[in-house]
Amino acid sequence: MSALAAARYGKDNVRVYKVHRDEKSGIQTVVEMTVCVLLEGDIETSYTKADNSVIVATDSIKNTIYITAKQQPVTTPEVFGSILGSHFVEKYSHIHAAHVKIITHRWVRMNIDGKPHPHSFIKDSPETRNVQVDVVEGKGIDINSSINGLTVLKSTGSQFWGFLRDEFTTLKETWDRILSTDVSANWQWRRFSNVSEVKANVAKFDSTWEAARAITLKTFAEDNSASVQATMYKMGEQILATASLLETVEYELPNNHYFEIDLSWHKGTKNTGKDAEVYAPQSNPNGLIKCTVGRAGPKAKL
Ligand SMILES: O=c1[nH]c(=O)c2[nH]c(=O)[nH]c2[nH]1
Repeated sequence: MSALAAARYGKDNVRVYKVHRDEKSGIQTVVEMTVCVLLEGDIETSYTKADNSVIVATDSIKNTIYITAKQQPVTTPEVFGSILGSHFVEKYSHIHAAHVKIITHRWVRMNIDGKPHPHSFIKDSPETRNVQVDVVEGKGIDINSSINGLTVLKSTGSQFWGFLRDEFTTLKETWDRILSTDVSANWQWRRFSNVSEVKANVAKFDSTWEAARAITLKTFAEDNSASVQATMYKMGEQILATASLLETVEYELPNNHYFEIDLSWHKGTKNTGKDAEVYAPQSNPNGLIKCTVGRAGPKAKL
């Protein structure tokens, strides 16, 4: 005998673009998103009894995403995701949870001759602003906001020494190395009871994203890094300090290695240690360092 242990379904990779035209100033603002909506509820019979009557078609889910984008503001993604997710839970009595993921792509207004252009934008990096919004009937709205794909490099101001040495160790200690990573950072908000409460906090979503991005860049640049671990913890504790509604901040940082190349085989060319100038960037393997920073207290545990 088998049983359905868990199920959710919906539409993924729904690409949506929305423009706002300010008639007075002529300034247009654009948002491009990739949306995923997955539903849970009393849908078991659709799997076990071929009962399609409980299925809100994924095509209808896609249509609902477009209509909601037309009728509601799509910024902030936290608010839009909460409105969208709550719609499914409120509209269909047998749907008890909606999981909304929104990836917001980076369109930055162009500066032309030193002035912001009214309707032209540049995608200056693959970086995205993401949210995961989980609306659960009777419980509330859980929101996780994140930065992804923010690639950074510093050419000095990073060290790595004093690490455990044994018969498996070949890595040399260094007091000056290149540090590069692709930042994934996310922050978990304390549970909101409903959409109105999410809307009441709308300004915090943008300001916290801006603070998280600025803290990440400033700390990366200015910290004389002892390790990826020590630097990412400093980032996490500063972000937690900026917003009291945050429960945790999580970082996931690959350590993208740049290896020195010994060029002494060519006429004794010096290219290691203090003479190193030409390096070989590595695609793999890479270090992968993660941590979650929470507020100290009885709940904190490893
Ligand atoms: O910042 C670092 N953390 C590590 O855990 C580690 N391990 C390693 O080989 N290099 C580095 N660098």
